[in-house]
Amino acid sequence: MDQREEARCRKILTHHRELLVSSLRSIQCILDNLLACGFLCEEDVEIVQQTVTKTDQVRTILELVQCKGEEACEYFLFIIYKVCDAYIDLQPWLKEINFNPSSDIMLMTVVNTDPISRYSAKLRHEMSRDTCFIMSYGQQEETRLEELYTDSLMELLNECNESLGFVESLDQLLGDHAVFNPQGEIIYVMGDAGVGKSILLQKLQNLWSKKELQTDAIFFFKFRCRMFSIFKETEQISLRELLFKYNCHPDLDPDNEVFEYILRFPEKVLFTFDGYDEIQDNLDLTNVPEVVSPEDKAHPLQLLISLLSGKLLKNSQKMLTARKGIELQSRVIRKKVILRGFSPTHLKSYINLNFKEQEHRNKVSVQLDASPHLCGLCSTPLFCWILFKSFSYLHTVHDLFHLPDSCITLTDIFLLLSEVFFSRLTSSAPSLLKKSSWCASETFKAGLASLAAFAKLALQGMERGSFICNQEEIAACGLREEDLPLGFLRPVSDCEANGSPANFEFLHITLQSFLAAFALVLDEQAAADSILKFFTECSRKREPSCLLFKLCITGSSKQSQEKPFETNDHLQFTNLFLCGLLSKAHTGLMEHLVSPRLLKKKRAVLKSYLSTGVKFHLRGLPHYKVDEGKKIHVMPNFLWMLRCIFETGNKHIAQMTAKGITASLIKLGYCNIYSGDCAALNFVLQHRQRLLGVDMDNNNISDYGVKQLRPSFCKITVVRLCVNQLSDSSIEVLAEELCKHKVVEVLGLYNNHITDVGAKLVAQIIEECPKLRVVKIGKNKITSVGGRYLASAIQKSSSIFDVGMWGNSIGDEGAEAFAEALRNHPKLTNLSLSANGITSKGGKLLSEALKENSTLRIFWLVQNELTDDAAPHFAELVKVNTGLTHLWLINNQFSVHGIKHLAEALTHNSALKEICVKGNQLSEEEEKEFMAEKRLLFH
Ligand SMILES: Nc1ncnc2c1ncn2[C@@H]1O[C@H](COP(=O)(O)OP(=O)(O)OP(=O)(O)O)[C@@H](O)[C@H]1O
Repeated sequence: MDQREEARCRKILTHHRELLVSSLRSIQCILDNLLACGFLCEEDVEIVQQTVTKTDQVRTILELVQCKGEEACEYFLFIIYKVCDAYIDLQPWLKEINFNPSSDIMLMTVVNTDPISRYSAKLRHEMSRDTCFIMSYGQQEETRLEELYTDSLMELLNECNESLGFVESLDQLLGDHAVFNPQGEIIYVMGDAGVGKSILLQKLQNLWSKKELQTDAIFFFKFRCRMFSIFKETEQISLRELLFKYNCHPDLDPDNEVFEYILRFPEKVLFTFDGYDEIQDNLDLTNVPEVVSPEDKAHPLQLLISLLSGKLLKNSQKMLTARKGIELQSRVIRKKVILRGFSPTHLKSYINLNFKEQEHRNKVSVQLDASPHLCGLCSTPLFCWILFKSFSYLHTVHDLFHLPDSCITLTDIFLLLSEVFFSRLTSSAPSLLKKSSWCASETFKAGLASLAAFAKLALQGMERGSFICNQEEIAACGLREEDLPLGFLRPVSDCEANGSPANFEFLHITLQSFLAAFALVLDEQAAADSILKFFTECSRKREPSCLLFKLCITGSSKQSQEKPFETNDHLQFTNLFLCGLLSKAHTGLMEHLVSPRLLKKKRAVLKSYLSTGVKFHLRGLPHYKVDEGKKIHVMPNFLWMLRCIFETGNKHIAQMTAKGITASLIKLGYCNIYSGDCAALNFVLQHRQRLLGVDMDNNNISDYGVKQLRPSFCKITVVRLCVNQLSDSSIEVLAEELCKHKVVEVLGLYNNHITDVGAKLVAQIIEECPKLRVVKIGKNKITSVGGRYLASAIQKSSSIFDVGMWGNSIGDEGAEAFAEALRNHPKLTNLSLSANGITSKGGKLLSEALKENSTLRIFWLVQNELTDDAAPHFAELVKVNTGLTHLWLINNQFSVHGIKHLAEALTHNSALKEICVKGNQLSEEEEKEFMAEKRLLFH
């Protein structure tokens, strides 16, 4: 403030009195500060407070400060300037009047007593308290989030689920990066069970609480979707209750300013909704009107849907997590993120965080390095956490420190977890138990009563479709007070479960699935075939039971009927664990817990069901005719079958499955296969006698998965592993195996992380595999060095006819090598060198060489840097080469002059069907010049 302008602030207050009277809120904060700095006295404050309306209160304050002089007026403005969140409406005005506090005023203190800021601070405080620990064993043991949180792979997707790259920092999640629908409000985070969706939200909440998250949100409300299922159908609450009761209440807010602020500035609010898939849509809300007014009361689920669909608090920021397979309408999604678990580097960091002693770190690393299967399982943080925590525990109690056998299954992992829980019952004197005669069955036998009770509770929850249980249900299952701290259950924090501290949930849904399977095995009363109840449920097509969901944000009901198996993962997991518990491998343990006769009977029921189910499933799949013969495209349910078969370890069923695939190509694309599944796939493929093509494109197989498939490559003719996070180490395995067996015909490696090192190995495969016809290695990280290896191998191959190199960076040097390969090649028919940074220099070499080629039909040079300099050479090629049928030159830099050359050349060649030149540098007018030449495509 320019001090020479005497009484400027006073004048401002007079001049803008009307604006201030109508806009000023949070009066108490103004009064508190004016009082604290001595500009007002107690009596002044009382006068203001006795004034009835808010506007009159402002008038009185203005009069008082103006009476007190210029400094008081300036301080009044300074309060508004400093507490900007509370006076957000007046910030543009302050800028407009060019308010700059003087150095004297700047020395004065302003205390933020505004309810909005206070509430924001309270939310931050409570969120910090609630999020600083990560769940751990039992209720006693907790680990600080900061000490264990490890980055994981988070891939950004577009509307069509194509990759937009990986998230580089957590701030990117909330920012504008990779937004494909600016009108959408939901940041949709997907991922498999245990991949870390909840922990990611917890991390974001924790960062926000410490003001370390880049966002302008001043309020953050977190919800777990499972809580919405515990309300009675008749329960009605208001939006205010939903926000404040299930997070925290604002203090000292007599005028309801906080809620008003939220309604006025929803963009300042950030919501996280965790586990959308956990909502059990068994409430019939179809006839209830949609909520749109924030004052209305409604069922909490309706409020949730209204929030998500933008009918309430439009423009608020929302992050929603769900297991994969839940389809939301694109119009509500702003951006999509898929969690892919730990990469090898992340896994290393996680090992270091978990094991403090170097000796232990080394031991674990060595054992993991020796078992790609274990690494595959450990790419899912939940499984990794269980394994690591179990080792640590077993080590302290039993002096054992080694990872379980290399062919460990998921059932083994959850048995291990349970064993650790139950060993608490017997390990009151751990030092005495530090012995090598450690026996799992003894531990389970000792804990059988509790196990049966937990299992019953878990099963009842599954049957009800509920992930939360109350004290009565717990007691009814026979659980005692002393069982609760074992670790299977944890209390649902007060605010989440309807204010009642009596509610509990299982440590993780997958643990509940495991225990439910245990209940099915332990049950001596029910008929043996009742173990199949969830198999039956999973194979039934789901009816759209909550239309409100479908209408508002979920994908169409037709879609959900077509994909009936995708939203009941928890039941599929129960089936999987059932297979594991009834497997031969676990007979020893289970016979201690169930009568051997009953166990045998149940095993027979399961075996018969799986054998028939697999046959039925495979027979029912539609077959298509493709170049490679007959093809089948399996449904995602097939993956669950593979997983179940692997858990049973039953070779007979594996053989039958392998034999039942009558097609020569099986398509497992987009099936959500992750590296941990590859052992299951390998288990079945190993039992196949005949050769088979396997299309595994667009999954999450990674290097660990490829390593597990190693024994199967001797039979695989079509190896399609596009978009699967493979690095050069996968290509090492492929080169070894494919060159050894020489049966490969198609190799698809598009969109992975292959560098020149991998390209050299692919070149070796091309040279050494005489049946290899197709190689797709586009969108990797191959430069001219790798390009030269590949070109030289292609030159030597007499079988290869289709090569895709799109989206690398081989440049002109690579183009030169490909030119050599093309010259007189005996077979090559289709070649793509699009998006490779090739200039006219490379273009000239390629077109020259192609004049001497008679096999190439389709040539792709889209999105390079070809200019008119290359045009005469391509024109010459067009005149001479009569084999070429399609030339793709889209998105280069040809002008009308270059195109003229091509058009003229076309008149000499009747064999060429089209040259596509869309996206070059011609105006619409110029394009019209070539209308007569129909084979020159501009659109
Ligand atoms: N980024 C991470 N860093 C460290 N540990 C993690 C991470 N992500 C997950 N975990 C571990 O895995 C466990 C399970 O993770 P989380 O509950 O977040 O999975 P989820 O994807 O929400 O599973 P679900 O869909 O089954 O609910 C966590 O309790 C934690 O121990």
